[in-house]
Amino acid sequence: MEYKNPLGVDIDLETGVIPGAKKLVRRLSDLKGYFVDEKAYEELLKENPVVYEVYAIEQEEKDGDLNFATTVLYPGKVGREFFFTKGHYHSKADRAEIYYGIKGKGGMLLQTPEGRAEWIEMGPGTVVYVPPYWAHRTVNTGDEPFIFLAIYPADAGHDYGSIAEKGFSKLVVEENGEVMVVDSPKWKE
Ligand SMILES: O=C(CO)[C@@H](O)[C@H](O)[C@H](O)COP(=O)(O)O
Ligand SMILES: [Fe+2]
Repeated sequence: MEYKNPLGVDIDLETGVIPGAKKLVRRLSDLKGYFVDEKAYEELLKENPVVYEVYAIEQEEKDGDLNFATTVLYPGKVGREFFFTKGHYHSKADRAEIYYGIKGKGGMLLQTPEGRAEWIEMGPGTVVYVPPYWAHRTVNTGDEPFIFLAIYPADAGHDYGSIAEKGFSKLVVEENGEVMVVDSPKWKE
């Protein structure tokens, strides 16, 4: 039997960086078609800000193993919509996931394939259980980076297709200085 080596790493709790992790950067241009206000999107695209970064330690896609990753989701808005991650189902749709809030303020939008949505607020110390079959997207509703850890099966994979096409049934927006979860005009069954 070949055994893998155990590993311990210290997440920088201020920046979210995991030493030795693979870094992925998502800019606004990677999120074309995701925000409802297309005019506001085109305007902000001139700056093309970084929306989020992911630091991942991933294993081979094998049943039984685990990956983990931090996400640093920057504050900002496109029109009234707060910055968010793309959001996805897992390619193996029955794979669950755990998120743990590290820094900043935000939340998770979850959705079943039928469009039943849930919003869970997150801050430092919040644990969110993402059950099998639920799409999930995080949203930064604060004014500093929202940083969290995700732990997920190594064979879960990411299925971005249906969210890229239809989005979530709810949007997280600012209305009169308040965070509101409202129906998405783009959602169709
Ligand atoms: O849920 C997971 C892994 O299953 C997170 O590590 C996200 O991958 C990350 O927060 C970026 O979000 P997406 O761009 O992948 O939706
Ligand atoms: Fe996930």
